[in-house]
Amino acid sequence: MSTRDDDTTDAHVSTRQDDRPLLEISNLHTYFRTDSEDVRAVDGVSLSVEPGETVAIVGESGSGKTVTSEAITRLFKSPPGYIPEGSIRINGREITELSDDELRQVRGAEVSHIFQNPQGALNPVYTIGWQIREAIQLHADVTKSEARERAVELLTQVGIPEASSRLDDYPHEFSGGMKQRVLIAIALACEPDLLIADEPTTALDVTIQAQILKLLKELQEQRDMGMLFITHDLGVVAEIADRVAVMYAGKIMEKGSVVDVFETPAHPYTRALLDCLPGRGGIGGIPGDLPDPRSPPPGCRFADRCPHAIDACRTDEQPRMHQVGDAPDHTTSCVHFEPGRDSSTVLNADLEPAGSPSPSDGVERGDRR
Ligand SMILES: Nc1ncnc2c1ncn2[C@@H]1O[C@H](COP(=O)(O)OP(=O)(O)OP(=O)(O)O)[C@@H](O)[C@H]1O
Ligand code: NI
Repeated sequence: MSTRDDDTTDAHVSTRQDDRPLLEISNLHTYFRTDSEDVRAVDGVSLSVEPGETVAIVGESGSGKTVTSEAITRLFKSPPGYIPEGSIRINGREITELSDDELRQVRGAEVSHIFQNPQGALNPVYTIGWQIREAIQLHADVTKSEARERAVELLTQVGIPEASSRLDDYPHEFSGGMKQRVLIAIALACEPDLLIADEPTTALDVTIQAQILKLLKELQEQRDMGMLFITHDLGVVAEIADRVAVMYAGKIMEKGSVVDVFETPAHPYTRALLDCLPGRGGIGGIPGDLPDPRSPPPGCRFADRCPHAIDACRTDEQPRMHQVGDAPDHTTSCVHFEPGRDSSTVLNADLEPAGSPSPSDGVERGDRR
């Protein structure tokens, strides 16, 4: 690890290496011990996030999205959870080898999380102001009144009206959407390089969801922050992300820019997910269930639910990531995209005709960076 000439006691500053992705996950495995076989929640995931970029992980319930995001700062309960293999680098520094103390520093200074349920994440017995000040003072050596001032600033930035008069209010005095804004303020208190958001709008009603997404996008652009955004909703992906990783049963099935993946969905699993979007004719989700994460089948994990499965899909390992078309960063783990095979079998198969790729049609506006 190289250090720069600035304050080396501050991991936040000293570990930044500009030629490295902000977050680089390689071949990450995260398993949970049980009485029988381990649950292979994450089974060989690689992805990266650059500064200022939003990467979404999308997939059905149980596909391993949350465990992937929790593995980054080791938030999962351990035991039973453990990382048998893989590497996670933040600003170029390997963090799977850090002690709990060192990780706590990473969690406060470089990486923040926000979660689905704002209800449970705030402490009901302390005021909002107290909770934000705590977060600020944990990472910066400031006086109480400076922290208070900063708390008002943060609350204003996340769109809480008359912020200074709300500091002494308790969480129950805030609506769900306002609580999520407070939690975003707390997450931003340490000026993270990377914000990990796990279904942050799922518990909120639709109008509030849209407001929070817009807010996150604005804050991220202002701060050039990287964001890893977990969702099961492709409409939300279109709205917020630059790149997307489609995850199924602990593996990544397809990765690419949001535009490429929505315009040329390659993996039959991605195509099935897209078919489930409102307005695309799909009803009630993809038929069938995820494989047992304790004993996944050989070959492609989606084969049993895949309309295009052939014998080659059921041998050995999950297929390697193959390039889709000309886009170098668009890849899929599907045998039909192996050199020498005919990917048009999949690409030309009927997707339900639809006017727009998503209800929120963010992709078509061409405002991706
Ligand atoms: N503590 C645990 N012990 C055992 N298995 C676990 C544990 N936590 C998660 N799992 C399993 O890991 C797999 C992945 O779970 P994960 O929560 O990451 O899915 P997800 O994609 O986030 O789903 P959702 O959309 O429902 O949030 C699931 O099979 C889940 O049951
Ligand atoms: Ni989850």
